[in-house]
Amino acid sequence: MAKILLVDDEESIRFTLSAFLRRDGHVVVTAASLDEALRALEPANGGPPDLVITDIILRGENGLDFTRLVRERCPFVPVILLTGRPSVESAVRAVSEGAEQYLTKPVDKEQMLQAARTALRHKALDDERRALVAERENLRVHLEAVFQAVPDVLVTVTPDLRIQRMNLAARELPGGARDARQTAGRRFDEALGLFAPLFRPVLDETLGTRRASRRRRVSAQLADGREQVFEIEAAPSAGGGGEFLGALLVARDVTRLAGLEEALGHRAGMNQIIGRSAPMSELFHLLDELAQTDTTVLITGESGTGKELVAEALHRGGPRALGPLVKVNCSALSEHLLESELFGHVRGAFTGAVRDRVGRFQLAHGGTIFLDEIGDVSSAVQLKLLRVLQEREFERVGDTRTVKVDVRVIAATNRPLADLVRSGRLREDLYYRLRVVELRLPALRDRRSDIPLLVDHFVEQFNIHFHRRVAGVTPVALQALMAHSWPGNVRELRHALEHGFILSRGDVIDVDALPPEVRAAVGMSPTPAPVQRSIACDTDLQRQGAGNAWGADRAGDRSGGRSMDHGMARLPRGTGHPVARRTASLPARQPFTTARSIPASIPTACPWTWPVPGGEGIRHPPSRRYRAGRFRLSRLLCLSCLPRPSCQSGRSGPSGRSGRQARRALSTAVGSARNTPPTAPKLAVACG
Ligand SMILES: Nc1ncnc2c1ncn2[C@@H]1O[C@H](COP(=O)(O)OP(=O)(O)OP(=O)(O)O)[C@@H](O)[C@H]1O
Repeated sequence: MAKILLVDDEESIRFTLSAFLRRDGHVVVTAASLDEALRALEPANGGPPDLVITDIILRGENGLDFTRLVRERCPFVPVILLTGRPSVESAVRAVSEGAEQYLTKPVDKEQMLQAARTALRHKALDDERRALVAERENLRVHLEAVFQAVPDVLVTVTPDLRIQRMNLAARELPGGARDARQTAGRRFDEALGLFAPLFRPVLDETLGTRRASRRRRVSAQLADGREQVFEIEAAPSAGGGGEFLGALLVARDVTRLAGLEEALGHRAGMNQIIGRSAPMSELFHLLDELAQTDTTVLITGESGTGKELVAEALHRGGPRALGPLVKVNCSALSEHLLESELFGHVRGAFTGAVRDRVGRFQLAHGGTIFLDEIGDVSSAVQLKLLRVLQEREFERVGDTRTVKVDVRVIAATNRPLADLVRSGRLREDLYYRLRVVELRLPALRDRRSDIPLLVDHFVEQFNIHFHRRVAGVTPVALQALMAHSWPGNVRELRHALEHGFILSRGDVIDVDALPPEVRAAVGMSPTPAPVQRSIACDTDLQRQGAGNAWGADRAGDRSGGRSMDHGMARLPRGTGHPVARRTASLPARQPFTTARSIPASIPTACPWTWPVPGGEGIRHPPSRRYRAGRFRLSRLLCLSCLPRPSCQSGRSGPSGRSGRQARRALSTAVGSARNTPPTAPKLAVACG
């Protein structure tokens, strides 16, 4: 339904035509003169109609003049002109005034309706087009505002690197073009000034590949000496039909973030390396310098001195920190596997190469590769390594195409590489390429003053790991730790403290919880006498259970210790069993068995200690913690001290029915873990 203004000085025509139009569903407003017609256009009278139909000759007035007025006041309203006296002049004027149609009277119904419908359809299409244009313009204005307001540098360029648009942030870059009117059409290099060469690589990548570029971090030194760091990337820009129009560059200022990251990364890397002794201070100083460079570094030192830790610090403390750090243990793989691991291979390169594989060097692109045990590589791999170190390029196994990489190489060894060179097992040229800078890590025995610091560090780590609150080690334990020669260096010290955590239940680790070889350093026997309470318990047990398997075992135990192995399981050493791994540093004949779960009915705390052939006095942990399921494994539990009616020490576990139930339940758990009868085991390691 449309609103139509019909202007004619003849009433009969107004009546007839408005009847046709109303019957066609329209609202018709009529006017007999130009004055009336102009009033009808006013907003107070409902505003402009959708269509005006007017006679040309209106008693001294002219419908053509009215047409002009309509076009001026409401330019989107179509006008149909009617005339009883058609002439070429009036028709020409009708067209020039912008009339939609020119009809000669008499006008029949169909002719009138057809003309009105056509004019209204054109108007509807025109309205729609204008709405779309307005919407697009709104969007453009909105986007322009966003484009200008974004704090990131935004620049769009044509495929031949001419500026299309630059936002405010881009125009504010030092040395760049500031005036928006001067930037369009200018060459990118001129418009971006100092920053052009910095930003170009991502644009070149996108313009070359027509794909989004990789995100990169670049930095520029400003005239005032400050460094400005950007994260840059580019994406292709396309027209409405998908045609390639050029690229959009986005450069985000991350100077502050980079500063924070650097400080954090540096701290994270360095903070993990503990030491205050002179050789360590010197090392930290060198690390500071080397982290900022791309120099190949060879880290040497005995096993366990922290070579891997130092490699991590070099990576984290430098500009490659955001890139990958890829570690390869070169001694862990055979020659062929190592070659394919390092450089990758293509499908069919050798039997079993069923698909292409990317090597570690490629994975480390943009970051660092750490080649541990570098002294153990074959001559074929040495040759390839030499080329990567010299040219930063290689071919995958079975491929002829050259792969280029941007990788920092850090290598480590605990073998004397110079000897390997002399004996011909290591290429001399490779040796010198690897040893651009050598970092020699001191053995722990050469920096004993760091031991207390390291002890505190590991105690802190294990407190978190084991959910404990151990305050430290006793003076005697520290004395032993300081006196030991540490052939396994810091790794061995770490293991010794883990051993101490496992074997002690109190708030401090005493010397008797340390491994035998450490205890021996202070003249303590590696297999000390059982502690007093254990003997009491032992006697008690013997008295109680002469006739059962427990009593029999204990009797044998007192006579020499070895017989205590009877009825006890051994840890599956060297296997992948978690208990074996975690207690690997315990004496070889330490009797343990494993229980997958500890029944809820075992006593909440057991004060007993128990002698074992290794000489450890093993104290029970509060079993509440088992129930909470927080212990992962390696809690030692003495089955002998499970609930029983009484004990000579006067500290007995729960007795009666609940005690018997608890004992049976735990024995069953242990027994089923060992696949032996439930009465057999004496000690259990609980794996939660
Ligand atoms: N200075 C140190 N501060 C703290 N922890 C250290 C330090 N040095 C070594 N460690 C710890 O000792 C253990 C062994 O370190 P790492 O693996 O880095 O030694 P490595 O010299 O690479 O040994 P290997 O030659 O056997 O590969 C790790 O748990 C490491 O965290």
